[in-house]
Formats: sequence, structure tokens, C-alpha cells
Amino acid sequence: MWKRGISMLSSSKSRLLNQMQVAYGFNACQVFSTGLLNPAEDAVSGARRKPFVTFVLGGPGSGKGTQCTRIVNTFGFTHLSVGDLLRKEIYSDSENGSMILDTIKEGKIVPSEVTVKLIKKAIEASENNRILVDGFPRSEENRVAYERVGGVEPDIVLFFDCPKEEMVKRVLNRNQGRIDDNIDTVKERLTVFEELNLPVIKYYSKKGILHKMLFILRWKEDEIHTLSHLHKKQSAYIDGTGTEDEIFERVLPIFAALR
Ligand SMILES: Nc1ncnc2c1ncn2[C@@H]1O[C@H](COP(=O)(O)OP(=O)(O)OP(=O)(O)O)[C@@H](O)[C@H]1O
Ligand SMILES: O=c1ccn([C@@H]2O[C@H](COP(=O)(O)O)[C@@H](O)[C@H]2O)c(=O)[nH]1
Ligand SMILES: [Mg+2]
Repeated sequence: MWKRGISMLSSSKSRLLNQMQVAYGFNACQVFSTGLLNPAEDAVSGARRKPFVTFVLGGPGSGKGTQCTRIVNTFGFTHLSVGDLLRKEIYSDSENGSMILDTIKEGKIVPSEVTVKLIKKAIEASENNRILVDGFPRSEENRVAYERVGGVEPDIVLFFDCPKEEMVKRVLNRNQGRIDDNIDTVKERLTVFEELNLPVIKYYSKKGILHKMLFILRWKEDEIHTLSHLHKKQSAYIDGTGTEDEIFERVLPIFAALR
């Protein structure tokens, strides 16, 4: 699968990968073949290896899905968009379908037991050891429920920071027919993000596994100093503004060690 991926690389992607080789000292082909060498199961014992999990966080329209696609193409991760997993449930006759539909329409958060079960199932079904979990955990309750079931924390947490006005603009221009891409739901999603998701981001920041620091700048200025003072060493800034290419340039160094 990865070999086929390489042959399908467009010339612009190849150029970008070559630039990466120069900038970060690794070879794009190595990255793809590492995907082959990093299956979910141990080659000798056949036992399931601990997945290498990255949580991708950010407000609505901050560019999580867009950047996940690039990380997948470059570093051989499997992308689990939790929003997409939930949307599939709506159309799959699941007992929770109508509850999920209502919750998404309202911009609220689906109960942890539902999302954690879906994530666990998707990780177990993946043949890849590298997993991007996009859009989860949305709340402290989500985070604790995931840790209780999985027994582990994520290896990396990314946070795409974006001003509210830009996020709203992107969501309203998305044009993918999502039922929550309207001004009323977006307003609610922003409120939920601020009240329930920011505490999760702050938690990971304190643990030193958050690859983003200056988010506080846009949300709670008084806390910038404390957090950046405590966690300067472990943090890398991902500003979610600018072009998709510019943002991906900020993401690349975080995964460069994964050869
Ligand atoms: N850097 C960018 N500049 C302008 N538009 C962008 C940028 N990155 C993504 N977009 C566009 O903004 C919209 C939202 O992006 P995306 O779907 O990746 O966000 P998201 O964080 O996954 O949002 P959600 O939480 O609602 O799923 C898409 O239409 C995407 O094409
Ligand atoms: O962990 C999650 C993830 C998502 N939701 C609900 O889905 C929508 C859409 O999610 P996107 O990540 O923007 O695709 C979100 O607003 C929530 O209603 C959730 O409850 N829990
Ligand atoms: Mg998304």
C-alpha cells in the first residue's frame, strides 16, 4: 500500500518531500517504508503493539482535518476523524444515530462512552501502528474516559490555534453539506470549545506533551506567562493561520523524528 502511495505522489508532493529531506535530514521514501515496517502487530510474536497516538485538537474550522491529510500522506499515519466516525453512525442504523444527529446539530458533545468505544474499535481495526485521532478529546470527561479505557495517554498532542473570526469564515465557506456548518451551530461549537476543550488543551500543556503554547494568547492572556515559563522546553508553536502549506511547514518538525 505504501509503495503504491509513493508512485502516486504528485510532482509537487515529491518536491515538498525533497525539501523535507534537506530541511530535516530524512528521506521521504524511508518515511513511507517505515509505515510498512510499523504495522500494528509485532512481526515475530503477532502481538498487538502499543499504538503511537497523536491527538489533533483545535476549534471548529481550525484546519485539523486538512493538516491530518497531509500528515497521513507524509508520515504514514491512519487518520481517525471522530466527527466522521460519529457521522457514519448516524447513517448506519445504530441505536445512537438519532442522539448523535441531534447532538451534532446542536454543536454539543456526544457522551464519552459512545465516542471512546468508536475510537477503540477503529484503533483495533487499524493495521497501522501510527494513529491520528482528530477532534478528540473534546472535554476533560472525554479525556479521562479515554485514559480509563485505553490505560494510556497520547504520545503527541497538536493544537491548531486560529482566531475565531477566521474559523467562522472557514466553516461557513466549507461547502461540504455538513449539518453543523451554519452560523448558529458554529457559535455554539465555539462556546463549547472555549468552555470544555480549552481545559483539555491546558491539561496537556501542563503535562508537557502539547505541541502548542501561544494558544493562550488568543484565549486568556493572563496565563501566557505562567504556561510558557513552565513548559517552554517541550512545546512547539503551531499557528493555525496562513496558507495550508505554511501551516504544514510548522507541523513537519514535530514528526521529523519518526523515520
Ligand atoms: N490554512 C487555511 N486557509 C484557508 N482555508 C483553510 C485552511 N486550512 C483549511 N482550510 C479550509 O477551511 C475549512 C475547514 O478546514 P478543516 O475541515 O480542515 O477544519 P477542521 O478543524 O477539521 O474543522 P471541524 O472541526 O469543523 O471538522 C475547509 O474548507 C478547508 O479547506
Ligand atoms: O469527540 C468528539 C468529536 C466530535 N463530536 C461531535 O461531532 C461534531 C463534529 O466534529 P468535527 O470534529 O468538527 O468533525 C462536533 O461538533 C460534536 O458535536 C463529539 O461529540 N465528540
Ligand atoms: Mg474536521
